[in-house]
Amino acid sequence: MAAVDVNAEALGVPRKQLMESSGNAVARVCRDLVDPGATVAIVAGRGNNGGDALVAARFLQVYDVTVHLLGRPETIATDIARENWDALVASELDHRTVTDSAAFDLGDPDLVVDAMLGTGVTGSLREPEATAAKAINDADASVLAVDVPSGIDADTGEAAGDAVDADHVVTFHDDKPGLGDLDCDVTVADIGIPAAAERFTGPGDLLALRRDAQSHKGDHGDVLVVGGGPYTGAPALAAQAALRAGADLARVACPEHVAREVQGYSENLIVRGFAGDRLAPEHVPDLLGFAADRDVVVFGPGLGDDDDSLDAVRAFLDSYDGTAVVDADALQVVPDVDTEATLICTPHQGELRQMGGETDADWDVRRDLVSDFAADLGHTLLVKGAYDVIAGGDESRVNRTGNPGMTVGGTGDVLAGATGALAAVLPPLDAAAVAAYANGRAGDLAADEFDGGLVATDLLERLPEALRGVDE
Ligand SMILES: NC(=O)C1=CN([C@@H]2O[C@H](COP(=O)(O)OP(=O)(O)OC[C@H]3O[C@@H](n4cnc5c(N)ncnc54)[C@H](O)[C@@H]3O)[C@@H](O)[C@H]2O)[C@H](O)CC1
Ligand SMILES: [K+]
Repeated sequence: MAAVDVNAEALGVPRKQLMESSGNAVARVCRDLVDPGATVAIVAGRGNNGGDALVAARFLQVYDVTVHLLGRPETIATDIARENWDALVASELDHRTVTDSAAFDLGDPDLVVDAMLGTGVTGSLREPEATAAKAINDADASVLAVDVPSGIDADTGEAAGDAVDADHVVTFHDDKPGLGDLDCDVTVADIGIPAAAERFTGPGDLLALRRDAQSHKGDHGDVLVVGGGPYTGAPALAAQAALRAGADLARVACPEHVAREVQGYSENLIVRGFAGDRLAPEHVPDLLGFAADRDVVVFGPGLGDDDDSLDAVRAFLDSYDGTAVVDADALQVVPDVDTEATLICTPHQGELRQMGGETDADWDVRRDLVSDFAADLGHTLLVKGAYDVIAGGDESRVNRTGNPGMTVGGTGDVLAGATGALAAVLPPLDAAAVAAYANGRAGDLAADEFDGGLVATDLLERLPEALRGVDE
């Protein structure tokens, strides 16, 4: 929900506007429950759940409404809730503040609107919420809860202690999984969040990446890139992208002549050369051993399509059961390989067709086609294009970042490496979606400076900024 909120804001629908819709939705349900002239007590907490009800008060002026704010107005937690409180005070709607639980007086209302706590609840109710919840439950009134009954965890439907016992709940945007287990009517209200906030990747998707301050080296991924042969720059680009996307360690396994070059690109890379001028089946046992201690393997950058190399990829995937990103020429082995591995495949549309998948100029049609093909393969697909389509499991996303300057060589290697790093810390579909978003955003930042003259290494430098999240 937090990610969707941030994406909606980026689309130009700020949270205050959603709060206005939420408050309006609360008022609509009230009108179904009690007739004009009835007495309504609104019990508002200091977060946005309370803010929704402060808005509702403005839509409920046909009733005898009293708003009880739990706490001093200075302690209201968000700007948008405070602005709605200030509007209510300025408009001289009946309001009081509860600073001493013992003095809380709910009165004798026909309807109570419980807006103490919503999705922001942690632990059991503290004061004055605990006393207010008791008063609400003891009152001879119907109780309408805003979003979730206060004290209930929206994900589990369970409470850490006492909670409000609601008769009705009006919840926003989507049903909350725990509500079905409660004995009350649930109304799901559309609050005008654009479908695009969920369909398209956006800055909200980056919230998944917040790091734990207690983390250690290795917690954010040890990524192995297997590639190189006919092309020497590609594996170095992918490995550096993995580091820029947050991996703690990036290793490259490649033919000896490539190894010397890769080391020259960056002293941050750990390079392992193998005999010969390309990957071949005899390298596979050693490679499997090396891959076993890594979090993710990225297969393909610069590998070429020599039969020996493709046989080696096939043999590797036959025995590997970890997570792998498969890119470039290595993609063609995926449809006929029987593997226990979790694969994220990153074809462009030509490579998708070679794999046996279908595509379409309309991205929405393409989304269905790619979803079906991902289901057939049993893997996650990130199909690159002006709109990237990401599909796997029963989910799909579309990414709109990026620009025509990114058709330059090497940007796909950067994307594959970044996907590898993110797959070490996120589920496959999320890793692919965030990587596509950040890679395109890095390209957009580079295009601001270099227009059509941007090169793949420009993306590397801008990946950290492209992955930096916004405040919730
Ligand atoms: N897109 C949407 O769904 C929208 C939802 N909206 C509403 O916003 C709330 C969530 O708001 P948030 O500010 O994040 O949290 P809460 O209001 O639920 O609570 C935060 C507040 O409560 C304090 N607190 C936490 N736990 C306890 C406790 N056990 N006892 C006492 N106090 C507690 C905490 O310190 C904070 O001060 C969502 O449910 C919707 O109703 C918006 O309208 C925007 C759109
Ligand atoms: K509530």
